[in-house]
Amino acid sequence: MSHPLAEPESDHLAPSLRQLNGVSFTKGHGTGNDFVLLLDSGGDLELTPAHVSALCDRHLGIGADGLIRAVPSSELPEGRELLGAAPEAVWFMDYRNGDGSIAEMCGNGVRVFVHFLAETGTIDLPVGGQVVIGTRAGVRTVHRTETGYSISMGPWSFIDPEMALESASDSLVRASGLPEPRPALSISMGNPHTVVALSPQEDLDQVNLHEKPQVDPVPPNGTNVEFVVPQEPLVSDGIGHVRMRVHERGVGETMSCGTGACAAAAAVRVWAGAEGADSWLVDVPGGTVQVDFVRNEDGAEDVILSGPAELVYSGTVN
Ligand SMILES: N[C@@H](CCC[C@H](N)C(=O)O)C(=O)O
Repeated sequence: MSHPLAEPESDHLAPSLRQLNGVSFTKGHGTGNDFVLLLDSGGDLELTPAHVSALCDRHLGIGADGLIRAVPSSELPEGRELLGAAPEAVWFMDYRNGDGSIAEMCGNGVRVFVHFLAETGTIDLPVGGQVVIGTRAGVRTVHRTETGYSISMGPWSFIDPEMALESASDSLVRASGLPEPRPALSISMGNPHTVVALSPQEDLDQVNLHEKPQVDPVPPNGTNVEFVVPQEPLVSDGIGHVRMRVHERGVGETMSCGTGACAAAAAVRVWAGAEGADSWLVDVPGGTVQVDFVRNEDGAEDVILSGPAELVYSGTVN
């Protein structure tokens, strides 16, 4: 008779993961925001939310903040919609949060996705080159640099422009560890963000992000919540500098959020008024990303996000 611990009687993850038996994956991260990457050249993988959360489970699966399926744009409706105007967007980033929900955009994910395509030889992308990819928030152009990748993220916008322009805040955020509710500003980077500023004297680590911050009113599609502390001086040699922690929609606290860093820099720039710079360094628990603002021909401000991307290991689901 075998020992009861050697052969577990129940394996509650088996039904969902068994369908992915034999699927190859790579694990990667951008400033600690980590992803399971799957290459689906034929568009054959049918991923349910249960598959995604099982793979992203840190105790029972591979473990990651989110999952990225690299799939030809021609293989999914959202991708086909983009191809008419941008036939060069051959590859599509199908991004899912760790809880299985779908998000429109992931800034760190774009860098890691493109690095994965380049390092697996799926695309040819030397340092200095650029590639156009499809995402649910539209087409994005990504440049490979000596140290990582720079993404043209498109323009940022206020989620509630009327409130934002009237009072530079549109909501209140309550978080465990913060003595009172704080005013906040909600910004879209394709996906929603709500940014809360703490004063330079406050300790960013006092905020307990094991609990989900409460936003009132919450933007229509939910939100990611960023807490920022201005560095002193806020702007030096034309470069702004903040520290940020984030609680992501569909994930929880992560070590970094690229779109969150863009939203945080945009909000601090609004609050800083004339003091605001066009280039920002955003320190997150997993490193630093750079955010630049460039005025486009429509008068809106495009955001460029730059940072590193790493692939850590590859394996097979079995
Ligand atoms: N970590 C990402 C954002 C991922 C999506 C987010 N959780 C959402 O639901 O909008 C980034 O680097 O931008």
